[in-house]
Amino acid sequence: MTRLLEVRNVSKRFNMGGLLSRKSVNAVVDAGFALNSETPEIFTIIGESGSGKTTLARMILGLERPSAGDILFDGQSTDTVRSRAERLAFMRKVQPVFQNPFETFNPLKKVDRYLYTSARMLLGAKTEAEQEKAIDGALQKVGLSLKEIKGRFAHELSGGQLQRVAIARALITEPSLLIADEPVSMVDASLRMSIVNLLRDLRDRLGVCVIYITHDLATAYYISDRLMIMQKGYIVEMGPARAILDNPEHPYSKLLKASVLPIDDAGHGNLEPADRSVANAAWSSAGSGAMQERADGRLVRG
Ligand SMILES: Nc1ncnc2c1ncn2[C@@H]1O[C@H](COP(=O)(O)OP(=O)(O)OP(=O)(O)O)[C@@H](O)[C@H]1O
Repeated sequence: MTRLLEVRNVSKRFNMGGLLSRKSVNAVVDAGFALNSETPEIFTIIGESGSGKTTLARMILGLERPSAGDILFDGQSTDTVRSRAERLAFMRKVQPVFQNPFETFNPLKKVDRYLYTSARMLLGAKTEAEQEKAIDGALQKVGLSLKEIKGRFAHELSGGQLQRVAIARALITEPSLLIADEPVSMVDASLRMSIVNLLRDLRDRLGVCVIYITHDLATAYYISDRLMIMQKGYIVEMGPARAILDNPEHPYSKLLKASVLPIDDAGHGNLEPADRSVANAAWSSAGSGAMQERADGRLVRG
């Protein structure tokens, strides 16, 4: 099996403050998982605010360096991606989709400019015709066309359309891995499922692997193949998504599930946690024991 991504014992510690008031935060502690090229999947990272999801994503994207451990993409350590050419080659294969499409796009800039820039800089498309072909192809994959969005500003598009444009921008280089950090949290509830379904479509039609980062168990249940639950920087449970969400084992996973609406609500637009206080109570029970393997393939922290 060929590894697309391998995260090996990765930790990130942020040091803050001056010499006299030095503080540090262990944002990610000894994280490990792998994605294979042959089986494109939606690998979901879930956890409460501050559990380390974004820091882990930023390390995979090469935006943050691990304090320990190694991240390999296509067998090559991302730490060795140094020159501009190497960085561009890496960015062609690994693309981010961020949370807030209204922040991704400058309100004073036409949204198509972002697409032209990606086609020119990342894909290396030289002529306008080449760029437009790549852009229109990417927009078609998300159910839009260049004709529809050309010359328009962010405020002239809905949140859902704008997030589709953001995903199209990420698709221009035909990446093998998309890292979508809370891609639906700023989108209207009524449009969320269409974005979530789009991610699933990209996996099925284009064979793109997706790392889907969310707080939301309902959409996670709906689209994930595998799931990783993080608490205070630690992975506490990881494995087949439905098995974990149907029958969580780690105390934090159980409490997280208990704090949200029934899983039957997935796909009905009502995705807000019912009671965050239950999950918040589990913050105090972060475990640092070893991961133990279960018969169904899941790993649970002891
Ligand atoms: N640049 C930074 N400097 C200092 N601390 C940071 C930095 N980035 C993140 N942290 C801290 O690391 C921890 C993990 O943060 P992170 O943003 O990765 O969590 P998260 O699970 O993505 O949260 P959210 O769901 O709110 O985005 C938090 O305690 C956060 O305050």
